[in-house]
Amino acid sequence: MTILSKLAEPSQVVQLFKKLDYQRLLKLLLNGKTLVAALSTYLALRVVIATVFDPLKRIPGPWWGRFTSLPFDLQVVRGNCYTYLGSLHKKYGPTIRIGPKTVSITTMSDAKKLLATYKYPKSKEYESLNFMEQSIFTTSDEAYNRMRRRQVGPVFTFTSLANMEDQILNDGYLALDKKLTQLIEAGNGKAKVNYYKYFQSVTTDVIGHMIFGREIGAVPSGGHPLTQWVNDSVNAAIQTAKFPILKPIKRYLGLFRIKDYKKFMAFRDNAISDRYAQVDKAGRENVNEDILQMIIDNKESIDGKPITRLQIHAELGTMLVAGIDTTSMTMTYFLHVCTLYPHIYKKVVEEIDREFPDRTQFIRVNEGRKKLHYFTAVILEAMRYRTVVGGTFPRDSSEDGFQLSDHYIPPDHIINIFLEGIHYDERVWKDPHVFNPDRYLGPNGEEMKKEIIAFSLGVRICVGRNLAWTEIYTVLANLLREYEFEIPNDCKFGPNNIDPATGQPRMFTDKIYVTRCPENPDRDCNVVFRKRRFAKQV
Ligand code: HEM
Repeated sequence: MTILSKLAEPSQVVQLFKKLDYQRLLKLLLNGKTLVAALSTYLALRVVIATVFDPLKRIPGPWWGRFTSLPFDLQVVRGNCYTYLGSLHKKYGPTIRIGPKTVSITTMSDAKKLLATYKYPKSKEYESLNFMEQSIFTTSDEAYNRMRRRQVGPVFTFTSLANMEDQILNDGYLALDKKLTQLIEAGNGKAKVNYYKYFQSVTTDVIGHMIFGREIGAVPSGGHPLTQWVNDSVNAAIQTAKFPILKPIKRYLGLFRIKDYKKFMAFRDNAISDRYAQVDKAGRENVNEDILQMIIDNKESIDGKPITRLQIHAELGTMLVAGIDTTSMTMTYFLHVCTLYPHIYKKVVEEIDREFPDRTQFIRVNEGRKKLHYFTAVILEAMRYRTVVGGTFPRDSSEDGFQLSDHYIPPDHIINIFLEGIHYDERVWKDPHVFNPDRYLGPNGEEMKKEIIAFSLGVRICVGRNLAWTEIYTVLANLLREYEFEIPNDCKFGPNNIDPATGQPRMFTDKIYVTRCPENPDRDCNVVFRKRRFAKQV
């Protein structure tokens, strides 16, 4: 009471502070005993909270999960989150705790419920992937996402893609065919090619042309910096999302090449300016119906205002991120498994030759989907075996909380959907570590296909999945019909390099940020291509 009454007078407060012996106070605070006592009290309190009041206390997981998510975050930043999470789930089960307010799940029925509606939105973590503004992919806002899906969705229907299939064939398979022919001629009948890089170029050219309405030319030139700019921007975003403190210094840590980012911005900016100029000059009706134009037209808006330039940037950046490495990595794993399992490679080629013997006609997506059952099974199994989009898919448990099949998650917690864990769940998949396309061809085949969620599910399912399938069929099926390939002699990974833990050939090592990528692409992703010889040329 006396102190309070003294403090009521401001001049006396000043006096009081003047009288304080700061040196003594500091000494006292820094005194080893005081520090230890404070730390112990803090830890004791955390332990009490974690054991008594913690709503996630019954969920199994590593001990640190009750206090911090740092060990997991560090693995994410190192690109190891899939391997690490896989080992944690193996040890602790299908629902595990990996942070004070975060769990990770591998049960398909739970994932389906979470993904089915907008009730459990994408967590705020997605915002770290914003290209300055939210986009169709990063937004957690239902109205915004619905609007953008309505806007770009029509481009990605199979009907619309059928009208663009010639362009996709030209930018994809035909460009690759031309390049490979040149390389093989220069190499006297064979060419050592980095397939990872060429598939990246193919998908850069296809999506680039669809977005910007003009050719990018990555395949003919043996690459385009756009691919690298996209990768660098995304990897830096993931790293600084986990450790925002790094944001201001990320470029000094080598996480981020600011020059590349500026070039990526300038590339999009020029494309947008060129388009506005083109519309002014030629009139809207004389301009392409490509993705850029659909976004610019933006016939609806949630705030009643025209779309801003930054919003256009955000959508273009997102489309490039979503459309390049996802599909190219799927193709990369397909080709990789063909090199590891020669009997599977042989069967795929036999099916293509049998179903499409007329080599004057290109294999197109609709016919491919109908006729190439084994090929499709190999692609699906590759998607299961190496899930290309990652890390995990964090969803908010909503203000009502979420009932998992084994635990209740209270409101405002994060539920990470671990896609690859779902694809390796032993309750669903027999011998998940065995690469076995036949799973999709037997009596349960159709059911097993539904267990693959490489494109996610529900309201936020991949918008570009039909485009991905179009590229996969037209590029890979035509490629395997015309060319044969084998691994070079110095290749580290082949049919005879067996992993004793699984009894299967070892796959090349990879990293995962937003998408997966080979750890040593220059060393591990080469094959020698040759033109196939046919007894009777058609
Ligand atoms: C094999 C190739 C592909 C795979 C495996 C794949 C996978 C996925 C997955 C798993 C998601 C959900 C991500 C999440 O919820 O965090 C997604 C979303 C998305 N994908 Fe794909 N994708 C592929 C190709 C493409 C292509 C070619 C495009 C074209 C631009 C594309 C555009 C998108 C977009 C815009 C979203 C966000 C949808 C939304 O949030 O409403 N994807 N994709």
